[in-house]
Amino acid sequence: MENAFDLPAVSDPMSRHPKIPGPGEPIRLHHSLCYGCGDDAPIGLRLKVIAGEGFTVSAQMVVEQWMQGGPGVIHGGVLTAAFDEILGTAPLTIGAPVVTAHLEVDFAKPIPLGSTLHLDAEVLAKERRKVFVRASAHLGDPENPVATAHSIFVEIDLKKHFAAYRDDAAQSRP
Ligand SMILES: CCCCC/C=C\C/C=C\C/C=C\C/C=C\CCCC(=O)SCCNC(=O)CCNC(=O)[C@H](O)C(C)(C)COP(=O)(O)OP(=O)(O)OC[C@H]1O[C@@H](n2cnc3c(N)ncnc32)[C@H](O)[C@@H]1OP(=O)(O)O
Repeated sequence: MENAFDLPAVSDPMSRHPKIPGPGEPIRLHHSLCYGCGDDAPIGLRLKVIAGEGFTVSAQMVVEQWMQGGPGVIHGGVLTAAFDEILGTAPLTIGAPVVTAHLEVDFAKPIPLGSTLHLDAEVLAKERRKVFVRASAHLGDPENPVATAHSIFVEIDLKKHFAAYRDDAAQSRP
């Protein structure tokens, strides 16, 4: 298993998928019970990911009290989950359904409760099934990121990958 974000020198050709919504339009949920984006998830971030230009997407998230780690600031795992969601959605701009294989997060500054976190992600390259995606988070000033993330997602056959688990999707609902 590889474990580093190592951008390929040359990317496979990438083009914007014709069915991806236009810039400013929301990207459809991939699963209504998803912790990251699902409207029906009992607990979750409920991120609404918006398509941008090219291979970019964005989202905003208000940091609520239940997302707390250290007193008064976001939990690192919650921020990582938000990154995972937006990073994992970006490959849809090139038509690639993916799962997370590798995710690195750099936490630059504390993120206070009550802040509005602006998340931006961009597909940088594709190599065979691997999709290389970068993201950053800021609190209103894009030149002043509070965290960044680099990730490798791997393209999957959706039906095959989840075939063994799909029937359990709603079983753990309270
Ligand atoms: C559970 C949430 C599911 C969400 C996704 C649902 C639907 C997706 C549809 C649309 C997406 C839309 C929105 C998505 C939004 C959020 C996304 C959240 C995503 C998650 O939260 S998802 C949960 C966590 N995630 C997993 O549950 C994955 C567990 N894992 C595996 O299922 C396998 O491990 C897999 C499939 C990754 C690979 O397995 P495999 O057998 O198919 O392929 P193989 O091993 O041959 O790797 C092929 C090439 O990837 C390279 N490679 C592999 N692993 C690497 C690593 N760690 N680092 C660097 N490179 C790596 C190899 O080196 C080779 O590279 P090369 O071509 O160079 O040889």
